Amino acid sequence: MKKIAVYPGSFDPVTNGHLDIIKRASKLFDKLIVAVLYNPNKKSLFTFEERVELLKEAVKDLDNVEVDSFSGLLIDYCNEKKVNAIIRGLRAVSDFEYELQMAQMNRQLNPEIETVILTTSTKYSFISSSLIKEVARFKGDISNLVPDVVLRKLNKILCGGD
Ligand SMILES: O=C(O)c1ccc2[nH]nc(Br)c2c1
Repeated sequence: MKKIAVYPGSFDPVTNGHLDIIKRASKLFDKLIVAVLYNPNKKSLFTFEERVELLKEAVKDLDNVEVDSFSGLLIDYCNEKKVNAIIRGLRAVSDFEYELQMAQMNRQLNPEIETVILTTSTKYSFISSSLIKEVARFKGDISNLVPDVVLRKLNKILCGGD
């Protein structure tokens, strides 16, 4: 029986921290679905379509990883895709309380689906999508913190560069 996990998020944009979790999870499961949350009410720098395309490019060399999207309750998406686990990343202790609350609620909604929390490499523990965007807005060097495809897109959006 193939074991399938889903790694949900807004990925606005995908960072090297996200990719660290994706690579770790892809070694633990037969298939990993990276699921982009579609939430038109949430203001984002990258469009939903851009976020999906950036992820597809970032994970293209990972054979058992696919990119999808969902809206509404994550657990409903999990039931529909028949996944066995939800993957979440932990960068620092500050992530723990929220992730624990979400894990307990998802267990309440479907006890058959486990939440698997993976810790990021310490070199990514300070990275968040919002901080990346903030630093990039002021032309700070984030080249080691995001996939090349994201760096190029950020330059294009923020500096009008090619
Ligand atoms: O980029 C973010 O906002 C964000 C949030 C929460 C997160 N947990 N693990 C990772 Br990697 C991570 C990234």
